Amino acid sequence: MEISLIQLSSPDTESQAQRIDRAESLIRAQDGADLIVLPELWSAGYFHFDEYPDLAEDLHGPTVAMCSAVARELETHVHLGSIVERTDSGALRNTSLLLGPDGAIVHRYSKIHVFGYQSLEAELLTPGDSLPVAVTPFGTVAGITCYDLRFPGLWSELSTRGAGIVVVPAAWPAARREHWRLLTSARAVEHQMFVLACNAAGVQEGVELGGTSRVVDPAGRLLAEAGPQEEILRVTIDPSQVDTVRREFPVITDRLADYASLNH
Ligand SMILES: O=C(O)CCC(=O)C(=O)O
Repeated sequence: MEISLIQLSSPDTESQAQRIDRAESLIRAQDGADLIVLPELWSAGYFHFDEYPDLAEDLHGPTVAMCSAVARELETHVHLGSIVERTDSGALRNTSLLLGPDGAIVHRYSKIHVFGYQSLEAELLTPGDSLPVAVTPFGTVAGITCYDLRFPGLWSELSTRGAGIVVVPAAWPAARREHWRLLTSARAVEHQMFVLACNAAGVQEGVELGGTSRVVDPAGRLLAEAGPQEEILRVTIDPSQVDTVRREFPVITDRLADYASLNH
């Protein structure tokens, strides 16, 4: 299968409407890809905290509507990264969505580990409380978001729930780029999964984003890595490799269900 990661920037001078138009052209240009992935909160801009209340949208808002229409037009899957979602109760969440070729939502996940280090996300957004996986034509897929990369227990649970491809939209700063490289590779090796990690690029509110989007296979091989600027990675992957690698080297089946119950 062909995948495209669109490592987008969200400059302070660009409006949300302008950015949605620009992203639409970039997504359309990926015609022929089976899965197109965008970064975390690209449409609002992750570091534009003051604008979250104004730019929040429901599941019919402008970002979702555009991505859903293009998924339908290209008859492909689009993982739209994430949006600032305004839920029915009025709470704001960092919600990622995978849209299918009919434009409908096939996976919805709200970021569980909202980020509070040099970030107002943890103050402004309500954490999610569910961890779904979705069955797709290319296997069982999950999406988790940015800071979630740091929590191996979350990933163990995803592999227990059958995920073989994990999409990671992010707005990961350049200051911790080496953690990003290390963790995206480590999670792929530990859980024998494809990790499709699509980061933001550029500068927002003075913070330099890391770019360096990465595709790592279930054997831990780096299939592609972007540079620091806006860039599109187009990569071919073979989803059947998940089962092959897990059969050949059965680390997941050797994992104990509960380490906390071991004697001290
Ligand atoms: O964990 C990190 O270093 C970055 C996390 C982050 O930027 C985020 O979750 O948005």
